[in-house]
Amino acid sequence: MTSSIDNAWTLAKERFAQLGIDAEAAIKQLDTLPVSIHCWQGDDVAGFENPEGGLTGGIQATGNYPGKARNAQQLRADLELAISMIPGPNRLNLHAIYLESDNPVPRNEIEPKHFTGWVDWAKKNKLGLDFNPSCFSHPMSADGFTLSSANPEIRQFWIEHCQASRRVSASFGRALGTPSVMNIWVPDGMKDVTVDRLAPRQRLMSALDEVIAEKFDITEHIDAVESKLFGIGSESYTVGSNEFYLGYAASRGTALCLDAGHFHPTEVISDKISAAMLYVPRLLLHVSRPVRWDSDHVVLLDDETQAIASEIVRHNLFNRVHIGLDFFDASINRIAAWVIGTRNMKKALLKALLEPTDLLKKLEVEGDYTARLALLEEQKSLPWQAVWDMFCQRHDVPVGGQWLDTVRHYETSVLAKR
Ligand SMILES: C[C@H](O)[C@H](O)[C@@H](O)C(=O)CO
Ligand SMILES: [Mn+2]
Repeated sequence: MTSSIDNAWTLAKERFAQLGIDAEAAIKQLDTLPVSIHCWQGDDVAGFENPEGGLTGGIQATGNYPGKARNAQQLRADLELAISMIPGPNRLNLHAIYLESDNPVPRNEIEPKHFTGWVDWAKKNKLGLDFNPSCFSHPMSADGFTLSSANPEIRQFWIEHCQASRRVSASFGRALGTPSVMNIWVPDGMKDVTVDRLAPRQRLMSALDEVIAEKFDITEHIDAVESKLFGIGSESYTVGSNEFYLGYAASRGTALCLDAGHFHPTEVISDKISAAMLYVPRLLLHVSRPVRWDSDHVVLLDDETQAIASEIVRHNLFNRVHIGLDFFDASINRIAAWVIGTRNMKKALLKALLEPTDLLKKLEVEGDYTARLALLEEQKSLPWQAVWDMFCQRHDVPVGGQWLDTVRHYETSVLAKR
């Protein structure tokens, strides 16, 4: 007996075919696009190094929803549940503070052995791993500077942490057969009027050069650098600004990380993709949702998420853009946050894959902007959701909002007892 999902899929396929779009091919393509799910949504960026310590570095998770993960077992269990409700390929993005060790490990001495629990789990769950040095929430970052610090001891400590992190990252790539993208973000900046804006940038540049000096094969490890406009406590000046890192990535051949919350509120990263791609080999995206500031709200299926996905698809950037998520909302169920945000990213990619891009580009070149706008608007109400449901069904994950019942059950049976 055919279900309503099968029936809707058949009709949707026909409808898209009338526009010259192969819905089956769109699903196949979506199956090649992993989204890197960030571990830190699960515990408000606390990590296991010093979970009771405060979150510093000018970022903040607000809210106090019960049941956050307090150890690696809990975080992995929560992630497994989330992933069971997200169709298609995924990766996991880890921060260094999520290491596992019976004894305290100084950040500049982290090793692959501190992450074997994650690698084994990733293998079991068929996930690639990505990585991040954690240059915040630490006494050595207390004065607001890390790699750009004027204090050579502090600078050296963070250089060593980032170097050690690259070895961990490369070990992930070797173990899992897929390169780990390692993103360097440092919170360095000043609260108030800054007199010498150059010297910290010079120090950051040479510190990064020391960090990336050791060579790793691109099949194991990819370096990325993440810019930011401002943070809490660094409102006037961030050392690692967009111009700084665009120049750094272009001149050193690293990936450039564009975080949707790291620009002026009216700036969008979707418009930066095609510009930056001309100069850097790869991009890492931190898809997020800034609400008035870099608030890291859960990703919606909104215009900007759609525009980001459309840029990747329209320009065939599948092999040069790594899609990661970066939000942390502690005011709602954390597992639901992962599921909502990741499904939305994938829905946006699917919608982009179902677009008659060639036709739209032709209309644009011909100057028929009326037809371009008409078609762009009409396609918003094409039955993409029936294609999404089929994608979910094939991956044996809930279609529609039924997944929330599973989260609610887990909330009472597991999270409430933590
Ligand atoms: C925890 C993350 O690495 C962090 O959010 C960073 O990527 C960032 O965006 C800081 O604002
Ligand atoms: Mn980010």
